[in-house]
Amino acid sequence: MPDFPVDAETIARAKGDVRRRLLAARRALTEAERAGSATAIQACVVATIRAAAAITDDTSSPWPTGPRVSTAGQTGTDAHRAPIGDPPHRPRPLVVAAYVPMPGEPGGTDLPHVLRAALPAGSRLLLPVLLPDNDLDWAEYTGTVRPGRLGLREPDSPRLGVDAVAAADLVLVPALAIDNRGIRLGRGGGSYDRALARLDPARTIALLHDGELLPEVPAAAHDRPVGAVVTPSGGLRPTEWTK
Ligand SMILES: Nc1nc2c(c(=O)[nH]1)N(C=O)[C@@H](CNc1ccc(C(=O)N[C@@H](CCC(=O)O)C(=O)O)cc1)CN2
Ligand SMILES: Nc1ncnc2c1ncn2[C@@H]1O[C@H](COP(=O)(O)OP(=O)(O)OP(=O)(O)O)[C@@H](O)[C@H]1O
Repeated sequence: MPDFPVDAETIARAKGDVRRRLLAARRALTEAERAGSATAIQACVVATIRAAAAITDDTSSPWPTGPRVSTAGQTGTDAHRAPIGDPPHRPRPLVVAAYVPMPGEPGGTDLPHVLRAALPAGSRLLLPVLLPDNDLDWAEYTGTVRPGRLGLREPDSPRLGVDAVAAADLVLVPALAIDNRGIRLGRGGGSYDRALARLDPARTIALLHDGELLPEVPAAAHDRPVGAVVTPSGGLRPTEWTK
């Protein structure tokens, strides 16, 4: 952000200009470029989910072992009764919030399907439902989506409320661009401005095509940073905010 005051109207106009440029660049992507971007982003997101699910601590471990017994110093016939090593790895269930990419958006239109297949048993995948005031409600993805407003596809399962997203371990966020501070440029409805205000920024990851991570985007007072970005060529990278 410039270090002098800029009025809201000037910022909104500057956002509009950058938005138009980025949307035009997305429209110009070929089918092959879109598919290549989606494949790389999905691979990175799936790896990120697997890593998050593998992180357990003693209190949250679902493994029913009881106190660990040290084998050190054991002698004689009891030695073979010692624990047989670490329990097999069991990934922890996660709550992940994502979105249904529209054609040309990063992540590919089958992103929810791919995420659902990658999540450990017992996990939940939440998707946004656009409310009349452009705030976001959330509902669980159970395998189907139906057409919504503005060309969106949305889950048809019961609504969970605008605060349901706060329970998510990871939140994948759509964006037209992100800057080095993590400031996000969206489609202009203010939907994710409101959702991000309910979230721990460290759990938010924006998905971008190459070229959409910019040095700076116009920022207003209500803009909240995301914690990381995924791009096809750069993989997962934290934004400056989390470093
Ligand atoms: N995939 C996806 N879902 C999302 C968002 C998003 O950016 N991407 N949103 C992010 O906040 C919210 C929806 N906000 C939106 C705001 C504007 C347009 C829009 O202008 N769409 C068309 C016009 C379609 C029509 O009018 O029929 C366009 O791109 O031209 C779409 C979604 C919630 N869900
Ligand atoms: N917390 C909020 N409550 C209500 N309106 C908001 C809130 N935050 C932002 N807005 C309004 O939403 C409008 C669009 O904001 P902005 O241009 O930052 O959207 P965006 O982040 O690009 O859009 P989106 O999040 O839908 O992708 C602005 O007029 C802004 O005042």
